[in-house]
Order: sequence, then structure tokens, then C-alpha cells
Amino acid sequence: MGPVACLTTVPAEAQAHQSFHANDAASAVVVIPGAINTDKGVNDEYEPLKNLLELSKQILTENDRGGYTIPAKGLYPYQWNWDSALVALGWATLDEGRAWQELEMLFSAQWEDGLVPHIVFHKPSPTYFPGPEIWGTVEQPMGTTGITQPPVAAITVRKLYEEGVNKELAMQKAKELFPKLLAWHRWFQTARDPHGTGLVATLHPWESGMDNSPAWDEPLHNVPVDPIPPYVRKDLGHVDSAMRPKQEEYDRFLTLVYRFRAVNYDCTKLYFLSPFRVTDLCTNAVLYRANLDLRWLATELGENEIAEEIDGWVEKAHKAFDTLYDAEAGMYKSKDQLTGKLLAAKTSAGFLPLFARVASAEQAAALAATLERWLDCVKSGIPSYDPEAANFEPLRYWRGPVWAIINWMITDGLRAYGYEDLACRVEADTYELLVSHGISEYYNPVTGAAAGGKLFSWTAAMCLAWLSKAVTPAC
Ligand SMILES: O=C(O)[C@@H](CO)O[C@H]1O[C@H](CO)[C@@H](O)[C@H](O)[C@H]1O
Repeated sequence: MGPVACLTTVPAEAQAHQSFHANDAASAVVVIPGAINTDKGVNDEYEPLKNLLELSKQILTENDRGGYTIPAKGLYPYQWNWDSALVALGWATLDEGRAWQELEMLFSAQWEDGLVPHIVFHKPSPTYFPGPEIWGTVEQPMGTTGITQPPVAAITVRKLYEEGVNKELAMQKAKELFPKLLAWHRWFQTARDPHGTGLVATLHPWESGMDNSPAWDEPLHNVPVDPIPPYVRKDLGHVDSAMRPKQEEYDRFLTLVYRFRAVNYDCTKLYFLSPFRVTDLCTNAVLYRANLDLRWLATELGENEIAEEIDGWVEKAHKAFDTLYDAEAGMYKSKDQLTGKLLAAKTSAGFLPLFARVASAEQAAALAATLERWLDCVKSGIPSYDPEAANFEPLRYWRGPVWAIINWMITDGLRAYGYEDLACRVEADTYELLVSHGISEYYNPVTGAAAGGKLFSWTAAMCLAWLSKAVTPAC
């Protein structure tokens, strides 16, 4: 095969806002596998990537709080669930022991019923709201929230186990973590799918990880705002309000927390009483993939009965996923469980069934075509929301901005289905964003500008674990 024309010149842009900066990023050239650079020497091209990797390493080190990594200073000062599972992939490229420790710290906060909380409040911090005093999960051994997040951890454990150099350590840690992962996945099957539909419920937008996704507009609007105690948002002290969820969303986020707290987060009650209950594509796609990886681990560890149990979950979920596919739109959609309706919004979560491997070849082709259309509408992809939608907001959080972690998941899926060129395109876009604009929480897909929190851990981790391998000097 001849050279692939994937060369992109990245405009120079200073990264003054980054305290560890990759300021050699000017005139960087993105080279993706198979590309031949005709203008510059390989070493020059590699320099921006080397700087980016150095910056990423420094970010993880700076955000390390002694065994767990905060997502970003000030804005998110605790341990977040799916952040940590993704950040562990970055740590693995630097220090395998530290990667395993990240997961151990997360699971040290696991509840007796199996839930792994969305935030662990290891140490007090005055910079985030709502903190442990609002959540009030008093019965737990340590301060946590009482909800969960997309279960990435089993995916990480398989990767660390398979790709780790220290095989003895990997075997020991995988064995220790396996029963904890299993307990969490079983919790999803029972607490969040009590009727055995094959797909699990998400009871709070914070559980979806895509807090203010346009998919939640309708179901969240149906949540009545209770007379909750007055509160001050701390996020707006760190980030411009134009990049964050709106006040009416926060009032409902908090209403849900107080309602859940009133029943002490009893998972047998929450499913039935929550006024917000959706089938979230992100949670279900991540869980599906995590179940495949947990099943793989079960076989590795000789746990054959458990492997069969997981097969049952996967089989049921596989059939149920088709109910989320909108053939006319060429897209998967989340569903409101309380109204039974598919939610109209086309979001980047709609591509995640590729990451899960649950899409058919035909569905994958439709998703690839939709994705291509989206990418043609923006400077840098993948936008988190349909860029052709009237209410697309390129700066506001999950309503338009690009997130590197989602790009990684979708790229992984594209490759698995044979869409190599499209995967390369997303990789090149992601690299260009990071080289030109620094390592931030998310990016404006129209201008490329960095947005949200700066020096962001999971973006740094994606750089170390993904882009470092994907973006290589021409060979
Ligand atoms: O905005 C917030 O306060 C928190 C609430 O959990 O949510 C954002 O930050 C988390 C930490 O990075 C991510 O895990 C979520 O995906 C992201 O939406």
C-alpha cells in the first residue's frame, strides 16, 4: 500500500495557560501510522509528541494525591470513578504498580452491596460542591457519593493484565480485583435492572458521566425541583459559566441527591422512586464491553461458572441493544425508562456501541457514515452532540465539546469494525487539539480552543496510553 495522505499542519498557538507547557508545539506536524512526511525529518516531527508526553507525565504526577489521582486541581479535588479507571491506563505507561494502586484505592470505597461510588472523598476539600456533607452517606466506611458512573474498571484491569510487563504483579492484582469487579457488575444486574431487561438504568445525570447531555433535557425537565437548601456552586469559581451546566440543571441534580439521601441510597428503593430513570447509552455500552472483558478475565482465572453467568448478561444485553437503534437516524439513542420513549438527541454516546462491539456490521456502517458527516461539519472531532442540531453548543460541556476519552473509545470501536481511515482521522484530530491547545478537560470542536479544567488527568492519560502509540514518526 502506498503512503496514506494523513499529514496535517497544526497552526502555531502558544499554551500560556499551561504551567507545564509543550511550547515547542508550533508548526507541529501530525503523522499517523502509514503516513510519509515529505517536508521534515522524523526527529523534528516527533518533538511535539515528546513534549506532550512529558507534560502528560507531569500532570499525572502533580494530580497524584498518594495512590489516587484527582481529575484537576481545584475543580475536581477528589477521586472520580471512571476518571480513575481511565487514568490508570496512563499510569500503566509510567509505573504499573501505580496503575494497579489507582484501582485499589477506588475499590477501597466499594459499598457492601457492590456499588462503586462515583466520587470518593478521601480527604476534605473546600473547592468542590456538593461535597461529603451534602451526600451524607453516613453508613459507609469512608465519605463517598451514593451513585455510580460508567464501569470502565474491568476494561482497564484486562488491559493492565494483558499488556503489563510485570506478569506476577498483574496476576496477583487481577485475582484480588476480580471478585470486587464481579460484585459491582452483579449490582448493576440486580439494582439497576430488577426486571431483567438486559439493559441497566441510570438514575442521575452525574451517573452517566455526560451530565448535561442534550439527551437528558426531556427526562430532567420532568424532575420537579424540590425546596432544597440554598447552595453555592463552586464549579463557576473555576470555569466560565458558558462552559458548564445551567442553574436549572443543577437544581434538579441536587433535588435528586436529596431524594436519594432521604432513603439512605438504598438501592432496592432508588430504582423505583427516582423521578429520573434512563437507559443511558454510555453506561450500557461501557458495561457491555466491561462484561466482555470481565468474562475474559474469568476464563483466565479459571472461573468458568462465573464466565457462564456473564455470558447470560451479555446475551440478553445484545438483544436489548437493538431496541436503542434508530435505523432512520443511523444512530443509537438513549431511552427514557419512565415514558418508554427513545430520546431524540443524537450524541457522541450513540457511537459507543462500536466500543462495546454490540453493533452489527450494517449498524456499524451507518454509524461510520453518520460520524463522517459530523466530522465534516467541524474543525476537530468528535463533537459530543450533533453539530447540525439547532441547540448545538460548541463550548458547553457535554452539549458540543470534544472529549479525548470518548474519542479513544470510539476510535477503538472503529478499528474493531475495520474503519481504519476514520479511526486515523479521529486520532489525528485529537492529537492536533492537544498539541495546539494543551491538555484540557474538553475542546471546542469549531475553533479547537481548550475549555473546562486545565492540566486534566484523563486527557493526559489518553495521551500516554493512546496517542503515544497511535501517532508515531513516519517509518
Ligand atoms: O461536573 C462535575 O462536577 C462532575 C460530576 O461528576 O462531572 C464531570 O467531571 C467528572 C470528573 O472529571 C467526570 O467524571 C464527569 O464525566 C464530568 O461530567
